Amino acid sequence: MKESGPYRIFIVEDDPWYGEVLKYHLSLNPDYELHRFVTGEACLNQIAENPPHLITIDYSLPDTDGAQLFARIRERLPNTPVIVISEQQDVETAVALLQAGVHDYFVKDDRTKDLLWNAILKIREGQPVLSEVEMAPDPLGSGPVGCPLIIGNSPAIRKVFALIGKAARTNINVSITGETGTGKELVARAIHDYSDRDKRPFVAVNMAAIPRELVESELFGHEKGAFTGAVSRKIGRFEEANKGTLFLDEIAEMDPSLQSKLLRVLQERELVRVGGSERVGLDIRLVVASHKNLLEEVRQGRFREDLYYRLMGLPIALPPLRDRPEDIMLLARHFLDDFCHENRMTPPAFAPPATAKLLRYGFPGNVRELRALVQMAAVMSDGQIIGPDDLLMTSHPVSQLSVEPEGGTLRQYMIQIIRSHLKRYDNNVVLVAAKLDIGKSTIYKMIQNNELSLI
Ligand SMILES: Nc1ncnc2c1ncn2[C@@H]1O[C@H](COP(=O)(O)OP(=O)(O)OP(=O)(O)O)[C@@H](O)[C@H]1O
Repeated sequence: MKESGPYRIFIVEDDPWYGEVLKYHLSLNPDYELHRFVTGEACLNQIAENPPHLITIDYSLPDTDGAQLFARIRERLPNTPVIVISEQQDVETAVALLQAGVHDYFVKDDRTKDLLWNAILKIREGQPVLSEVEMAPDPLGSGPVGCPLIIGNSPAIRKVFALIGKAARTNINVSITGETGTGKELVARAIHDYSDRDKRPFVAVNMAAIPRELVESELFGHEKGAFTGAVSRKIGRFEEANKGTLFLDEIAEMDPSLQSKLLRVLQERELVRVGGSERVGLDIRLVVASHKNLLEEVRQGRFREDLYYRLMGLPIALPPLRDRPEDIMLLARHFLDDFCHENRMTPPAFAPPATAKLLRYGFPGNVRELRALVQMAAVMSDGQIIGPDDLLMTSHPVSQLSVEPEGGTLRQYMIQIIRSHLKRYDNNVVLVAAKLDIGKSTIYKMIQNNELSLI
């Protein structure tokens, strides 16, 4: 739905003279409908009733500051452009605001009203879908009851939303790739919840978490007496998920012999429980996930190619959080509000240096790590403001790894890189070796030679 009425602009400015100057100047465009507010609260009160197309805010207001007001506006209007106008040039604040998603940051001087005029024209040129984005029924914002909300507004996550919608409308298998904590299970659940299988079970299995000797019976079930300890019949996860969705996480960890069995089950759409002979018909949608590149696993001979093509279906790649910085503060505020609500606390605001610290961080644990950091910060803070010291990061900001030549040998650089990865990935040697495309034994040898130690 596209709006054809006036272009509504909210000006939040407590200085009456400057506010009127801006209002008068912008009113020279007859398309604009202007509303001025002297406090952040007054602006917020009007947002729901009369949503604006654009908001300009003065950084210093009697009841709040630009960063806090912007955060509260974003919660209500995730896409509306906001321009901050400040008395002073403060580079750190400006960078933090821009990274948090503010459209522009102007310092008050003689040119401001013209800069603003041009900025609004540019925004309007590139904003044909504003009302469609905000007013179209958002399948992920107001989904089925109990459906987890996927928060994000970056282009990358919007692509993921579109793919979830496409997957949900059909029965296609889906393969999700992404680093740990990027939301692979959340996406799998969303596909299930938006599909017409939503009244049937969603069953999630992590292949890496089941002891090798139990995997087959866990997946396919067993009959009484099938092996020592099989004292009664057990229904496997495939059967549990019948008519619904089965999510197989860490699929790359699946044993080659089990890969063959899985392929057979998928081809024949039926299974036989371990130790049994009865054929059980299957109607499931399979969603698989891996933090490894499955195609690379195929190339290395660790994953069956024919199974790979069966499972691939619709591939969805979830980008790491550091590659979608627009989502960081949206998620941070969401987790903060959730945590504070659960614990009956008033949510503190993020101070600009804390925002900057979050935006500079590499998030090896992605969204899961962000949530833990924010919850810890809520507890650590003074209850009003979350400062940078309340954010206790466990690894370095991405920019701290220096591989600039400073006289070290190639081997020393290599050790530095491996050390930083071990720290980032919690000493998971297998994962680090896979990430850096080197053998595990290279790392183990370095540890043996005391060139490297686990931290
Ligand atoms: N976009 C998002 N919006 C809201 N919450 C999210 C988002 N992405 C991830 N989360 C939350 O982060 C946590 C980790 O997500 P999830 O378990 O889906 O990740 P994963 O990629 O499957 O992780 P792993 O590979 O370690 O199993 C969950 O609590 C999930 O709800």
